[in-house]
Amino acid sequence: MNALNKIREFDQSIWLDFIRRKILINGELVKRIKEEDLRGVTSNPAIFEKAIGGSDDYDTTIRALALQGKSADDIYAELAVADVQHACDLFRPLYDSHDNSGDGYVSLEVGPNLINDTEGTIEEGLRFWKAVDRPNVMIKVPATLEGLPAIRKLISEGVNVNVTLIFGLERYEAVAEAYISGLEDRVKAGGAIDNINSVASFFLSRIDVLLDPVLEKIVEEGGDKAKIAEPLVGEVALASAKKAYQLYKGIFAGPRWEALKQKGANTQRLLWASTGNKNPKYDNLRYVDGLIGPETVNTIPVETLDLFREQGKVANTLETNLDQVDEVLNALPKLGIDLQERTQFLEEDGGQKFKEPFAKLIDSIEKKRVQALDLQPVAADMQLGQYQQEVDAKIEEYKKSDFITGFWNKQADLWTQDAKAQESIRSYMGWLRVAETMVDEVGRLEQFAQEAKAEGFTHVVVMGMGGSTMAPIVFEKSFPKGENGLDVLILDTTNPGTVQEIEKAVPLEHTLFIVASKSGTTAEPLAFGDYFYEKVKAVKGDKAGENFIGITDPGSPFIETAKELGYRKVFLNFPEVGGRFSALTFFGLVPAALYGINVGELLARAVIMMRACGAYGPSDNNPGLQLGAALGVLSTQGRDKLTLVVPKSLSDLGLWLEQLLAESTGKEGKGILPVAGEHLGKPEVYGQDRVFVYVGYENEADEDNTQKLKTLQEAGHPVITIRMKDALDLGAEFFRWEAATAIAGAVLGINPFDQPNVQAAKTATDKIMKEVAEKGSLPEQEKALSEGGLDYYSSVSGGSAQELVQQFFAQAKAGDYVSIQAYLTESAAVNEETAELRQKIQDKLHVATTFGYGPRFLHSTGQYHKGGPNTGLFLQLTAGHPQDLPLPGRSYSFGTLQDAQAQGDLEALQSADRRTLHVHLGNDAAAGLKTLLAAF
Ligand SMILES: O=C(CO)[C@@H](O)[C@H](O)[C@H](O)[C@H](O)COP(=O)(O)O
Ligand SMILES: O=C[C@H](O)COP(=O)(O)O
Repeated sequence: MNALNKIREFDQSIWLDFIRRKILINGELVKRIKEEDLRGVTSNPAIFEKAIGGSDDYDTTIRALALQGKSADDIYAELAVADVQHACDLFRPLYDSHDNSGDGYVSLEVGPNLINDTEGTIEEGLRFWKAVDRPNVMIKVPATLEGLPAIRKLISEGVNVNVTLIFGLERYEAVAEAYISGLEDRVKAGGAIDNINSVASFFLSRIDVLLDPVLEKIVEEGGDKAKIAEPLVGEVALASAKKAYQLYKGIFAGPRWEALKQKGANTQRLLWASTGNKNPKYDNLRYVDGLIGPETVNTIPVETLDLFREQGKVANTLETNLDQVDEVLNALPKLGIDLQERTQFLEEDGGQKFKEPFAKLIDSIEKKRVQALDLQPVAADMQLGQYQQEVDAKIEEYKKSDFITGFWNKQADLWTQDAKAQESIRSYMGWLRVAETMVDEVGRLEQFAQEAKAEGFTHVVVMGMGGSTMAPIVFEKSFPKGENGLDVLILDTTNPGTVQEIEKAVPLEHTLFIVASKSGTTAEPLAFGDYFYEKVKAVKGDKAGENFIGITDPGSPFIETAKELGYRKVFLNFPEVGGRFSALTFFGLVPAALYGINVGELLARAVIMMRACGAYGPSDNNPGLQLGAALGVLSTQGRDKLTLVVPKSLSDLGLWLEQLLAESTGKEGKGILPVAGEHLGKPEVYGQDRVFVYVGYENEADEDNTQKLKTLQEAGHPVITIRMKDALDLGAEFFRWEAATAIAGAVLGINPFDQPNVQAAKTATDKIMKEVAEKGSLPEQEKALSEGGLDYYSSVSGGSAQELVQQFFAQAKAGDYVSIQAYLTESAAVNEETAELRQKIQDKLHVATTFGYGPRFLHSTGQYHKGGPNTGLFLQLTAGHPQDLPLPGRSYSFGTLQDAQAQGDLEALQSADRRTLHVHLGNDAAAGLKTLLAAF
């Protein structure tokens, strides 16, 4: 037990007189709370100057806020509020505990320029109170004459107040009076007072710093006065504090106070502030050791706190030598020292001591703000050839009609005239500004990641479908693991082979599992969660929940499940942000932070793009409008296959883009088909339905692709090139593509935020699973042919596998596409064989090919397959599950679920009159694929 733990026995609370984002994130504050019994935090403008002005911890946030058009003052307030909120949250368990003894508070001071402004103080106090929005924040108000009515008013409004800059006893009494009157006002108005807390911050070292030289001078001068002065040196502050404590005991007793106490009022405890010693002649712990007593707080700077932990002497000192207290205070007038006058000086000087660093801080923020405003996103190079004119005309039309203002105002008639669809559009446009909201969460996300690492987690498995996992897939593939990051794996398939691979790849005990589901009802993530919970339970028993977190929407039924299972945490996402638009929400950013990516910078880049896209007023070159208008117009002109070309380092970006584009636009027989993963060929292998988009890096030449794209452009194909500075620009790209997709949706006249045809496959699957539950097996399908260990199911027929396959593909005509849907264990061999098949199809038929693992693509391109134009030929591939896995609490296995999903989607495709061929490859998918390739 160290001195900090021991002091609790004396009912004194130690608070920390310091705050900085770093200590909130790196676990230092939590460690101090847990191990050193720290019970609160105080901040002031000088502390924030050191934290914000003296470090680059806040730079990305300053940039993001500057780009949002905020002033330096607003930026300061947002940074301070965010840190205070974060610290409040770290103290929340203490604050919520029954024996919190009035602790668990974090203080935020009103601006120093309001020191003599009653109304301004009230207004800012209420504003900060609302902005922090935590019951355990205290608003700090200076104890000036103008501050007193503000204190009374704020207390009467139910605000917790830390009264600061108290130097004298008379003023202390006035402060206590303001508090009590405030409580009485509140009682009169019928408000509750039991939840209000307040402290009176009495400043110590500054008293001695001012008076010691005066006393020492008298001592030097000699004579009678010197004799009086000598014992007073270094004693005035402690004597004042001890006297104040005696006054406190008197004030918070007697009938007036008792009446309030009956109603649950808390006393306004004295808080010792300015407790860092400034005089090298004194013991550095004098303002801590010397003032220990019940119902008091001491807020201590870091160095003094650390010293006290090691060397502090803990005893009740606050009420010792009380007879000397009056002697010291009464002796001062005899020396011609008017303490009240001196403390008035300290008050004014105290104001100045906060105004100066605050001005310096605002100045340094202002410089960073101005610099930020010059930032621009990377421009897309659009070579649209014959389509340029039409695209320009569309942009012009949108400019004239002020489309962008309507867009940012969620004006749903830009997309459709249907009232119901308009309502849905309005309620799913939260993505527009969600990056701004997430800027405030950065500190908390980083702290969470740090905590996970400190607790010994080494791996993370993100489990979910579609929009809930696409961004984490992209992050994991596009970034190296961060210095403090954990290994991240993603599970988004019911394939038992893949589930097993993931299980083998992670140490269960040290793995954090994330169940990510917006709705909280999607079958797959719930199954993954249950499966791995059982596994972890076998290792950790009742503590299994520690290894699980959830990300879901408020109101989702999963919240209750997570609570019951003791999940470590549930991040609540945003109901007004749809899955495929949620890359920059908790769905993308919790895994990103755990992987060690700089999420603050990612968001700052997103905000640069938002600004360019008109979020804060019109912009000349709007990247979202340019890309969206181009994609929309090109699609209406038959160039509806967006062929994505990326360097290897961005190989999975296509998965995210596929979902965004296909699910948003593929409906009502229209849409843009994203084609990812094809190798670039010569112009002659392509039809006239392509638009090529290259997304790569500025400093990565990628000569082969660049050369091929140039040839394609020369041959008349539209080519768009985006070269990012580095992977953090993905933050900006996510936003550019989201805006562009929504705008392309307006050009096409569809609702980009619904997915009406995804449900068809889900419903068919549910029906099949019902049959499985009743009959114990999947319904039989009618086979067209079996050959070489492969089973073929299709409406086309043939005497042999080769004939049947050829008949199927013979249906392809210009403008069609072939979609290969692999309900298989993801593997290099499957990737290679299917890539070869795609190449052959393209070479032979000159149609676009897409590829997706099932059930992943059901939550992505599946919408386009059934809702987009009827131009697809669907080759469904399934295989046996030699090592199937049972699912806890269910009568079926992972394998059966995956087969039912395949069958359900096939039925949905057939109901939409799509051309389908299902090939069951036997137990060895790679070998089966070779046989199929031969047949092709
Ligand atoms: O007022 C409170 C706590 O309520 C403190 O944060 C207070 O501002 C600080 O203790 C002092 O400003 C520190 O003063 P000093 O050590 O610079 O004299
Ligand atoms: O894209 C979304 C997927 O369909 C998964 O939905 P969910 O996040 O509600 O589980």
